[in-house]
Amino acid sequence: MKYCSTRGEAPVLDFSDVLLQGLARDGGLYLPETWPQFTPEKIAGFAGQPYEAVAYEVIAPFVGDEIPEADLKAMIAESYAGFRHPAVTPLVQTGANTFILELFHGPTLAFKDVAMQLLGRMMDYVLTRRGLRATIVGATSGDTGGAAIEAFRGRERTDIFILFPDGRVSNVQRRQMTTPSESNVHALALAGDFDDCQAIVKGMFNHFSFRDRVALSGVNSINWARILAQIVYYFVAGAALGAPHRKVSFTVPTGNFGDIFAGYAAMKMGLPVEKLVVATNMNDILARTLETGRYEKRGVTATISPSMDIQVSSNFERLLAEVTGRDGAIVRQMMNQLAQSGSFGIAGGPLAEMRQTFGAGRCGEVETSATIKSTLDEAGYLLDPHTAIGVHVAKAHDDGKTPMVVLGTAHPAKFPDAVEQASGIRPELPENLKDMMTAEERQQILAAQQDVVETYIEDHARAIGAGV
Ligand SMILES: Cc1ncc(COP(=O)(O)O)c(C=O)c1O
Ligand SMILES: N[C@@H](CCOP(=O)(O)O)C(=O)O
Repeated sequence: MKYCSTRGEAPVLDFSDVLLQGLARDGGLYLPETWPQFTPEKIAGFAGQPYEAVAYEVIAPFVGDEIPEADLKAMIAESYAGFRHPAVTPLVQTGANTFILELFHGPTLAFKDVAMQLLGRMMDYVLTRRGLRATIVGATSGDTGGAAIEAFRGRERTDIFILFPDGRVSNVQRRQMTTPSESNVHALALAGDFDDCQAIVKGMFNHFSFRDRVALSGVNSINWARILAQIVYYFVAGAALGAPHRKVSFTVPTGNFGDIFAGYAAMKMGLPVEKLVVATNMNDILARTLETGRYEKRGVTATISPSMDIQVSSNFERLLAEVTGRDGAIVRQMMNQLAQSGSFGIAGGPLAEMRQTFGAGRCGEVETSATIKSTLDEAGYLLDPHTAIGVHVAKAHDDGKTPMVVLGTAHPAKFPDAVEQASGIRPELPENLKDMMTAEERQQILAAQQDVVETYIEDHARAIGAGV
């Protein structure tokens, strides 16, 4: 499988290079040249299979011969062995037609673990084979950071630098980043919001002399391998609910558009999907775009679902590439307009194509809390605020016949204050994570400036002179 950039001007790469590159050198995001096609029989055969078996079937065509079958299977098995549920991503029915796909049974209690556990192993594997080191950077609004640090802590071939908005993540999220004591872990608290952190990460990738000197690699969902590992659970859930013989809808609490883009990829590969519903909090750029055809940046508002406090949604660029027929010139033009004026328009066929597949809705703070309370009262199920946004938005898109799967993106114990305030119940962390709440913290507070972050990384990265 070959990969090309959404902006059409970066080198075409194989899987291993896409894995190590993060952002393409033209500023775009890598996409597979074609979508592997699964027959209805193959999809039907996923029902009842162990998660790891489906994961191998879904992931292998994207990896090609870059990683031998036995090694890939071993990495997949190791990645999910530590999850707290034998099904890895179980489905729980919470209403006549509504199911929560619980994605939070990994080590940091967020859906990010599903991809990050595999990404950490695959990067280590490729770096070891090549005898190289890499400097990993990532921006987080709360969950990516903890999951990435958990996946890379103590790894010999990588140093990891995570940029997070100071004071805008939950205590549990912050401690997941600041308490690991391994010397290759660097938690950088920036005075800004998530969009500032993400812009600095992208800025570092576009600063080629720095990028090459420190051998920069990315673990945000700009990295195709993140999306790839997330495609798996759409097939798992779809097959469990009767696909390919009946369609399934998914509502996805959305910020950077990575998780829902994985659903789009599953659909492109043959999974019969009725609707993919984007659920946003008050930072509703994606809901507005689908309504108006105008992608328009506004300031980020802090909410009780902090991981979704995002305005510039990286993976939307992958969808733009798809609906414009992979026309890099059009995507470049839209991204230039966004950089210059803070907005761009989508019209005609591309907008119609988006609307045919995607629905959208937003959920305010009051509704988020009310949904936590009502779901507890009616279904006996305690939601985290992000999943609650999905449940609220899903109601407006439930046709009563098509199974509606809401992606359960985080465990309620990551957001105990918001959940307690809404429900009266303070969710407890699993036993093995409790020590973290009293462990010593280690973080670096930095100005939200690219040059300041680059200097810090140059002073601490071991990949200088030994990297990819
Ligand atoms: C708990 C939670 N829900 C939803 C999202 C949104 O996912 P995505 O950025 O892939 O759209 C995030 C962060 O990405 C998250 O951490
Ligand atoms: N919500 C995310 C933001 C980063 O998203 P990513 O999927 O691109 O890594 C977070 O929790 O950090």
